[in-house]
Order: sequence, then C-alpha cells, then structure tokens
Amino acid sequence: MGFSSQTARLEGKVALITGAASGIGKATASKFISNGAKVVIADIQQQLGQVTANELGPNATFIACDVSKESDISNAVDFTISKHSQLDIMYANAGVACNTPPSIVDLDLAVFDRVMNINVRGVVAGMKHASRVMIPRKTGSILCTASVTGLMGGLAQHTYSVSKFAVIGIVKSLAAELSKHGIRVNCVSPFAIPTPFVLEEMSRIFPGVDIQRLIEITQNAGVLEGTNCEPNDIANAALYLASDDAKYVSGHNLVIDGGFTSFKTLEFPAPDQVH
Ligand SMILES: NC(=O)c1ccc[n+]([C@@H]2O[C@H](COP(=O)([O-])OP(=O)(O)OC[C@H]3O[C@@H](n4cnc5c(N)ncnc54)[C@H](O)[C@@H]3O)[C@@H](O)[C@H]2O)c1
Repeated sequence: MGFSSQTARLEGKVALITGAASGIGKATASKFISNGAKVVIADIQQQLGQVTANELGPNATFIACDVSKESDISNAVDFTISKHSQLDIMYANAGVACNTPPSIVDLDLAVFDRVMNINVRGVVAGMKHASRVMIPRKTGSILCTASVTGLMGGLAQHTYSVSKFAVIGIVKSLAAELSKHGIRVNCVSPFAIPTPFVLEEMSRIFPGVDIQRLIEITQNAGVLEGTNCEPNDIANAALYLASDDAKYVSGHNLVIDGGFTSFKTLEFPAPDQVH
C-alpha cells in the first residue's frame, strides 16, 4: 500500500494536455514527463508551445490546437495516437478569463459565447475525442481544470464562474457514464496561481502596478501563511489524479486553494494602497 515510486508514477503512459504552452499546463507537462510519461502539448500559441516543448525535451511534442474548434481537438487526439499509439491521460486544461463588466446589464453576450466556447465546449470536445479512443481500451484518466469560481459565485463573475460550474458538472456526469469502461474523470480547482492568465486579470484590477508586485499580491491572496501558491501545486494534484494512485477516485473535484473556499474571504489591499 501507499504511493508508488515518486519518480515513475506515469511510466509508459501518454498524455495530451491542452493549454500546456504556459502556466499550470506547462508545469503539469513537466511533472508528467519527470514521472515517466510522454506528453503532447496542445495550445493555440504556436511559437510559445514549440518553445515549451523544446524546453521540456524529447518526451514533449507540440501540436497547434484551438480547443474551441472540434476539428483541432480531434486532430490533436489523432496526432497523439499516430505518434505514440495510445492515449492514457487527457488533461483538458486550456481556459481563458475575461473582462466582465460589473453589471450583467452591460454584459456583452459575444464575450460570454467566446468564453463558453473555450472553457466549456473545448473541454467537452476534449472529453468526447479522448473517450472515443479510451473506451475500446477500457482504461484512461480524464482531467480538467475547473476553479474555485466553479464552487462559488462572486461579483462580475457572470461569465467565467458560469463556465467553471459547467466544467465541474461535466466531470461528474461523464464520470458516471465512463465508469463502466474503466475510465476515471476528475478535475482540479485552483485559486490565485500567478500565471499569465491571472496576472492579466490582476493588471486590470491594479493598473500600472509592476509584475513582481502583482505576483506578490496574488500569492498573498491565499490563506496559508509561509507558503506561496505556484503552478507546481496544481501539477502535483494532476499527477495524483492521473496516476494509478488515484485508481478509485472518479467524479472528484480536487480543490487546491490554501483553504480559501473553506474558511477565508479574499483580502486584497485597496487599489490606492498598492504602488
Ligand atoms: N491561475 C489560476 O489561479 C487559475 C485559477 C483557477 C482556474 N485556472 C484555470 O487554469 C487553466 C490554465 O490557466 P493558467 O492559469 O495556467 O493560465 P495560462 O495563461 O498560463 O495558460 C493558459 C493556456 O491556455 C492556452 N489557451 C488559451 N485559449 C486556448 C484555446 N482556445 N485553445 C488552446 N489553448 C488555449 C493559452 O495559450 C495558455 O498557454 C485555465 O483553464 C484557467 O481557467 C487558473
């Protein structure tokens, strides 16, 4: 009993990770590779995706993919199979934030549709095409990145939060369907990890504040004193869920938020106190 070897928990496995050119996806790709997996990085940013794959070494390959296009997703799955002959782990991680107006009265529904196309439709398409190749093999692990905003609402969250509630809903529904095929479906829900995605949001809230200070503010928004949240915290959770260590875990949403949703409210300094 207990965890398998820390260095080879994914030996012989092949993973496809969307949105892995940067942030959480990149950290997870690196973690999976150091645990023995081969990883296909699928991302809309072609140049950065290629740089990331080069950085991660020969067990990483990049394929251009816009998750809002079903044909790009099916192409990424086909590419993975033709390169590695199997797909064991599908991590539908790509997602975007958006600048939502304070009031729903001013909500631009075109922005709403765009976010849903990436954050929800993109995840569903990833699950669909991964399932097609996993079901005949009677094995597989499907992951997605939801968010703490998929558990609780908040001001100006009428788009992003809706998309992440939907992701958690899909995870629970698909886990039910795929259990009879030996496929597990889970998600992770991060909070305030200082990636480009979050820092873009933060620079909207605190215009003109330098990046290092924004990283500091983001990390201090967590609740555990003496530790900083980072992409690797999510990569560790993804590794657990993807590996056989979680062989009896399905339909689960693993929240990695330093306790935020359990016992604390968000505490940013007032914008005029940040210089
Ligand atoms: N950083 C956080 O605190 C946090 C919190 C909760 C949830 N999340 C979720 O984590 C996931 C990863 O975000 P991150 O924080 O690592 O940000 P990030 O900006 O570092 O990474 C997001 C990646 O997704 C890619 N992407 C965007 N649109 C795409 C598309 N249409 N097709 C393919 N790739 C696309 C980007 O190019 C980028 O590489 C997202 O789903 C986000 O909603 C992040």
